[in-house]
Amino acid sequence: MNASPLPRPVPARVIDGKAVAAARTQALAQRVAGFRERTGVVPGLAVVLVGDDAASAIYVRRKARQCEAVGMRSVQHVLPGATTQAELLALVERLNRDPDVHGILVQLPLPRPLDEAAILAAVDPDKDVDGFHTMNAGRLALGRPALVPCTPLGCLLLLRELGVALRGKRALVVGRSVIVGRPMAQLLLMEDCTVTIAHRHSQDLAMLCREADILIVAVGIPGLIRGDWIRPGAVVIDVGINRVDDGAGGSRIVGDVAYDEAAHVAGAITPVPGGVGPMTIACLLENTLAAAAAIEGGAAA
Ligand SMILES: Nc1nc2c(c(=O)[nH]1)N[C@@H](CN(C=O)c1ccc(C(=O)N[C@@H](CCC(=O)O)C(=O)O)cc1)CN2
Repeated sequence: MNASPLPRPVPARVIDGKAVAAARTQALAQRVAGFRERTGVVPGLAVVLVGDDAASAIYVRRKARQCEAVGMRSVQHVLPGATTQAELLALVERLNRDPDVHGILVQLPLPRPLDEAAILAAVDPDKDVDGFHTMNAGRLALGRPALVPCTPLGCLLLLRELGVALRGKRALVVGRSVIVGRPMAQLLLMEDCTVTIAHRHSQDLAMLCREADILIVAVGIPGLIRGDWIRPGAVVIDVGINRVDDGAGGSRIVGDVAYDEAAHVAGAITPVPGGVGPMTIACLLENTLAAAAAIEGGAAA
């Protein structure tokens, strides 16, 4: 008698962040047009880049291009790596006072010895479209309306797009950065998830991962999360963007999750590239319209 074949693992649904971001950006262009018509105001985003980090320069150019594509004004300030703290603070103060600027973004990382925290603290919280100012972080922690950091906001929008019910689910956020991990945990808490935050000192990380219905990973360690750490059917959101050797003299970008392994176990998974990354810029543009609406008094809808 022939034994019936074992069921083959069902491949995970691949969450196409590029497509979701493109659709949201298209819809945003219409919202911007409506806002301009109602208020006569063109939302403006100022992006500050210090130094010559190649990846940062690419992201800044993309931000400016997409900003203009949706009908918003974009101003770029590209400063030399030797810019002093006082010079950078003076620029931020000037942008804070500029009535044509509704959103200010200082591209990170800043070159040494600039004091990142002091620069971010100088940005007017109402124009803080990155959501990194203490005021916005505090509002988010209290569950109050805030400008929310773009990458975790993008992750949440991808979860919503999937249609997964979040209430009561066990969510594990691996990484406790101010930019991703902490705000991500706050957002999931607001969705009524049971949230755990793990970090480099966490013991039994594999076991924590196996308990999670929703797994968000943002640690910057290529392939850290293995397939057998993932609960079958879990939703996996990979925030990592790591450039690694491709074995043929070049490089390629991979996430923090061992994708090929995880894709056989997870219920849904974001690829890298093409998952969370594109959502970051889409959310930045949405935050800029929201900031303009709050400052100018018009609805952003
Ligand atoms: N002030 C800020 N600085 C930085 C932020 C931020 O949100 N605010 N995030 C990152 C960089 N970043 C945007 O600034 C960003 C990173 C990656 C992507 C992206 O689309 N990545 C692609 C893959 C990489 C590529 O194609 O080059 C993807 O994942 O598909 C967008 C924005 C640090 N600094």
